[in-house]
Order: sequence, then structure tokens, then C-alpha cells
Amino acid sequence: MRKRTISSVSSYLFSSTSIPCSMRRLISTLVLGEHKGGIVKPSCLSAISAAGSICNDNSISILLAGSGPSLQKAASHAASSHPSLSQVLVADNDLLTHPLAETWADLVHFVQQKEKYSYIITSSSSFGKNILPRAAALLNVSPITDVIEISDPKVFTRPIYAGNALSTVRYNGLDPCMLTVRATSFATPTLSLKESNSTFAAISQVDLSEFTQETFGKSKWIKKSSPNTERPDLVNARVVVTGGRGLKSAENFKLLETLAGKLDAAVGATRAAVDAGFVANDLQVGQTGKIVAPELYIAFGVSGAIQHLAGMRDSKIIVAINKDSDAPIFQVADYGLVGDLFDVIPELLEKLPVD
Ligand SMILES: Cc1cc2nc3c(=O)[nH]c(=O)nc-3n(C[C@H](O)[C@H](O)[C@H](O)COP(=O)(O)OP(=O)(O)OC[C@H]3O[C@@H](n4cnc5c(N)ncnc54)[C@H](O)[C@@H]3O)c2cc1C
Repeated sequence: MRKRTISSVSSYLFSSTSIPCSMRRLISTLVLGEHKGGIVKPSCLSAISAAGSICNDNSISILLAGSGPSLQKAASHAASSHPSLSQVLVADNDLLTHPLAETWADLVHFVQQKEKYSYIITSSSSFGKNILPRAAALLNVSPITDVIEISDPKVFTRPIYAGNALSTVRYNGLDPCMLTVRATSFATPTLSLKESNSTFAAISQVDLSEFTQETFGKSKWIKKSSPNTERPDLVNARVVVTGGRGLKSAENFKLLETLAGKLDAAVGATRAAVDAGFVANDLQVGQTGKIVAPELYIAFGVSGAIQHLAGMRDSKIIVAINKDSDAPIFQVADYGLVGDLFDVIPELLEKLPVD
């Protein structure tokens, strides 16, 4: 069973107080925000926390793009979601209805030309990793990705070799310094009762009169094809149930779907399960998949290869079910059960209350 290391706990609980005040300077930061259904995603709130840890007396703006009422609703939500935020910039345009990376990168470039931020930060989600490096290329700077700790406004720590080593780097480039940050390393704020009724940031609309298909966005959105699912989003879910090659077939993964339904959980998978065609690759957790850190991570038939652990080892509680008592997953698990998942899952389904 695992023992949490001081470094992983301290990075999890990292807060703005870790940078001495003398090292802080007046800077302006833009956070590129992600939202869905009128709600700003928790990973963005972590990115704002990261911005606040660079300098908490600065000006932090969040850029929300999209179109229509759900964007305006997300702007109101953002304005009251994080005490470190001072401004919500709303980019409302039909070209931005879908998060098309090329167009959004153009938007970041466009806003930066006008506002000259010192930092541009977003979360290390698929969204952030798709857009920020493109925007960095347009701005001719080199981004730093997957930041887990900010110990000085220009010094950043990021995992390398599938999380087996940490690399600390100093940014010596021109402004803006562009970062993607791991949501799991920067806590979202817990608002007091008074704060939860407050508005922290002013909302302003970005003037997009020059933003047209002719000048921005070489790509045009055609359509999205994805299975409709009511399951919580894998990266932001509080509970994740993951299946590995031990599940043996796509049919058997339906057992996990049923279990996930009872636990209001997201379903994840190992690369071996994805490669075997059991599930779609957007469920893959790990070095080349999604990075998750839910409150509860339950792994069925997962061996615990380092590339998989790189995507889930920061989960608060890890439960592993494997028939091999020597499986490496047990070294990181808080609770382990040596057993056959085809016995364990039906038993769990039977014992969990009917929804
Ligand atoms: C560059 C690179 C990047 C990679 N990126 C990723 C990544 O992002 N994510 C990822 O997951 N992997 C990744 N991998 C692959 C990784 O190395 C492993 O091959 C993969 O994670 C193994 O998946 P698995 O645990 O499902 O399969 P296996 O290693 O085959 O393990 C299956 C486990 O199921 C158990 N089992 C079998 N039957 C049962 C049963 N009935 N009941 C209970 N337990 C059972 C077995 O004991 C075994 O431990 C990457 C590899 C490389 C080289």
C-alpha cells in the first residue's frame, strides 16, 4: 500500500503563501477558461489559483469564449467563483461557439496584442493543451506545460518520465509566460457563506468587431460525433471507475458502466483496454491519456504500469481489485482486494443501493 510523500501532499495543498511577498511584483495574468452548460469547469478555478500563487495582489482576468446565453451565464458564474479574479472577459462570437483550437488560439493572440498580459495560464486539460501551445506559437514564445508547483514567479516544476522525476525550470523568455497547470496541484477555493454570495470580478465584453472568418480561424467547425453519455466528465469527476485488460471485452465494460451509474462516477480505461477496442480512447487514463485526481479511484483488472499511474496516482483514495497479489497497482493503492473482478463487480452491484 502506498504512503503519500511530503512532496505530493505539499504540491496538492500548494497555496499562494508559498512565494515570499518580496518576490511578488505587479503583473497581469490572463486565464483561458473552459465552461460547459453555463458553469466554469473546476480545472479553470485551479488555474486561477495557480495565477494567484504567482502574485496575489495582481490583476487576474479570465477569458471565456463562446456564444449565446450559456456563455453569459458562465461569465456570471466565473465572476463569483474565485476571490483572486478581478475581471471576466467575454468573447461572444458565432465563430467561437465550438472550442476549435485554431480559432481560439487566434483569439488568445488577438486579446494579448491588445492587453499585453505578463502571463497566460490554462489547465492541462485536453482543451488547454490543444489551444495554449498554438497561441504560444502565434505569440512566438515557448510554453511550459503540466506545471505542478510554482516556487517563484518564473520557476516552475513539472513531472517528466511519466511522473517518475520532477523537472524544475526557469522561464527566461519574453512576455507572456505561458503555462498549462495540472488542476490536481492547485486547490480550488472553498468559499465562506459570505463569499459565496459575493461577486469578485467585473464582467466586460471583448470587442470582436475585427474577428471574422476571413481574418481569424483557418479552420471551420463542421460537426462533433461522440457517444452521448450522462456520465460525469472524466477529468472533473469525483469518482472514477477504471477497467483494464482484465475486463476482457467491450461487453464486460458494460458492467463498469452500470457500476459507474450507481456511484455517479466517470468510467476510465487503461491503454491496453483502449487498444483492445473495449472502449473509446477518450476514456484512457495515463501518460498519453487523461490526468485525473478524483476523491475515489477504483481500478478493476489494471496491472499498474507506470504510464497508467502517471495519470491517476494523485487520486485521494485508490482502490484496486486484481487477481494477482503481486500486481504493481497494489503499491499505490490505499485499499486492495485480491480477487476476481467478475465476482467482485456483481457483488458490489448487488450490495449498492438501487438508484
Ligand atoms: C509510451 C507509452 C505510453 C503509454 N501510455 C499509457 C497510458 O496513458 N495509459 C495506460 O493505461 N497505459 C499506457 N501505456 C501502456 C502501459 O505500459 C501498460 O501496457 C498498460 O497500462 C497495461 O494496461 P492493463 O493494466 O489494462 O493491462 P495488463 O498489464 O495486461 O494488466 C491486466 C491486469 O488485469 C488483471 N486481471 C486479469 N483478469 C482479472 C480478473 N478476472 N480479475 C481481476 N484482475 C484480473 C491481471 O492480473 C493484470 O494485472 C503506455 C505505454 C507506453 C510505452
